[in-house]
Amino acid sequence: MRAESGARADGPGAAVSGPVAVLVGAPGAGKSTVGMAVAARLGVAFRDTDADVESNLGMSVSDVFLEHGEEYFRAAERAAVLTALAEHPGVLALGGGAVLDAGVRAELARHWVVYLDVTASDAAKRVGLARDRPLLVEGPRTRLAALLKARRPLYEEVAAITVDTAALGIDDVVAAILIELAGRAGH
Ligand SMILES: Nc1ncnc2c1ncn2[C@@H]1O[C@H](COP(=O)(O)OP(=O)(O)O)[C@@H](O)[C@H]1O
Ligand SMILES: O=C(O)C1=C[C@@H](OP(=O)(O)O)[C@@H](O)[C@H](O)C1
Ligand SMILES: [Mg+2]
Repeated sequence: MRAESGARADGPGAAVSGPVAVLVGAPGAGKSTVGMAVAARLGVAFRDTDADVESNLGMSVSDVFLEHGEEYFRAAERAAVLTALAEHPGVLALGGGAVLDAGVRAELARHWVVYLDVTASDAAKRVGLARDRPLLVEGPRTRLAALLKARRPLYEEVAAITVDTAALGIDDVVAAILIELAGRAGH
């Protein structure tokens, strides 16, 4: 695990309201699974912006890509992320591509962002056939390698805390995040 200062020197916790922690990282990094577990351990609510987009549009993420295309999905995702950052007090998991939006990245500078780092190879194993991840159906390994190359600088830009998930199981990742979140109270 590696903890590092994020986009702001005074600590993202300067945001007076909003999520306890916001999870970013590539598909398969564990944002949804780990986020839910961290929220349960902290006794706070969990929210996932993919689920918000699905309920806002009344269809699965996969179907949004199929019926309307990626650009439409990104606009819906951006709106869902900005809403959740403003109003959700618990743990928030973003979709892996949310950081592609400069406005989202700027807003994330005010929050406690946890970046779950993952290799393309581990991510490919975790997402399997990726039927519910439309960007990956062409071939998860190739696609994940390309996504990670393009996005790693963006995840690092917004992160206050980075957890390398390579050698960690889900419980270990949850424990690492809880230690970092507890440590921030002293800053
Ligand atoms: N650290 C980990 N080690 C092994 N498997 C993991 C780990 N984190 C998540 N997983 C598994 O990987 C899959 C994808 O996790 P998910 O939370 O959906 O990722 P994301 O939301 O980042 O795309 C799930 O089956 C989950 O149980
Ligand atoms: O990385 C991406 O561009 C995407 C990641 C997915 O979420 P997860 O990262 O939770 O899999 C989902 O938002 C959509 O399929 C697009
Ligand atoms: Mg997810």
